[in-house]
Amino acid sequence: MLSHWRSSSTYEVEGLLHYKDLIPRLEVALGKFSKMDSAEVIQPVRTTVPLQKYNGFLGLMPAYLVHEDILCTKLVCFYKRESGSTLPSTQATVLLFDPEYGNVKAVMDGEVITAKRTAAVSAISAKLLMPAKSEVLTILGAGHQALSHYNVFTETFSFKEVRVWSRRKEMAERFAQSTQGHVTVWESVEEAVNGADVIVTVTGASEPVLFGQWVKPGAHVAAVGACRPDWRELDDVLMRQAEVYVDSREGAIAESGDIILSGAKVFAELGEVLNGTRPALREKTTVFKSLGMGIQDAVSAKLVFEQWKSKH
Ligand SMILES: NC(=O)C1=CN([C@@H]2O[C@H](COP(=O)(O)OP(=O)(O)OC[C@H]3O[C@@H](n4cnc5c(N)ncnc54)[C@H](O)[C@@H]3O)[C@@H](O)[C@H]2O)C=CC1
Ligand SMILES: O=C(O)C1=NCCCC1
Repeated sequence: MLSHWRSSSTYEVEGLLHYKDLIPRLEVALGKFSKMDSAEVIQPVRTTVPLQKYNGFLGLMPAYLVHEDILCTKLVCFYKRESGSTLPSTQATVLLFDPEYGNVKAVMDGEVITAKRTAAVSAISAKLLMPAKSEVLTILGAGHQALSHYNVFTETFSFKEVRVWSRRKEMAERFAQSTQGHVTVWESVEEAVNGADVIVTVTGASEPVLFGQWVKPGAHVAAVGACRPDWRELDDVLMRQAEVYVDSREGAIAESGDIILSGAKVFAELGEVLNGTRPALREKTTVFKSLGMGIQDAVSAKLVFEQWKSKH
């Protein structure tokens, strides 16, 4: 279907996947997942193949949504890059199958899907959990996820102020210049998150960058990085003082260093909140720990395929 020439396919997927279509489908899929009914959704925890030599891993992320008949897998390589490296940290390909015959219907670039579906799920977490009157958004990190999060958060909500911090100030400045709206650049995480209502952590860190003592009580943190059992973005204080929400309990307990190493308890999956079986504790400090799920790629791939077919 899509060209294997990466830059061309990235561009093509970008034009076919829109947050307004994606968010409602992700909400339905997350709700179904949390019913834990294998007649509805089958999604094993991601298989990871460590690439220690290169400071990364290969992740295999299959999923089957039974009623929608979407069979999909993503293959993703993620690397921790040195500061100043120009190599990509994430490369991904998504395969969409015909579930009846087993043939591959589409091979798609997975970078845009990964960026957009991850940001869309963080926006769902914020919709459910951020303080009712949220004015200040802080983004920690200035890479691909930072940009997709900026785009969906400013498209979905009306923040009065958007701040960015990155470990290299020039990257934060470049990020601020690349956005449509006004973004202020901050020198330290402590200053950047001071008074923030919503904090998005999208760094490649493996040690904590965000500390609980800096976070305003009642704030919502969407924590997207640190996807290995020994990697951290948030410190123990924040993990223990916050109510912790996840995309998948099973995934979080297997993969999240922030949860495993802090000993924090998971309060709920987002899907449980969407289903009304667990409450959204909006008035408390909340952390949404995102690991990423195959079902999120599957609904995104289906949307891309539908859009592509409608044009060909
Ligand atoms: N939860 C999920 O579903 C997904 C999570 N991710 C995670 O999101 C994070 C960001 O991904 P991308 O934006 O694609 O990466 P990127 O490489 O485009 O950007 C990473 C950003 O983090 C900063 N950074 C790297 N190492 C750091 C450190 N030690 N301390 C502070 N900042 C550091 C970089 O300077 C850059 O601003 C990664 O940790 C990745 O594993 C990525 C895809 C999906
Ligand atoms: O869900 C994903 O896709 C990823 N999660 C963690 C980092 C690599 C990609």
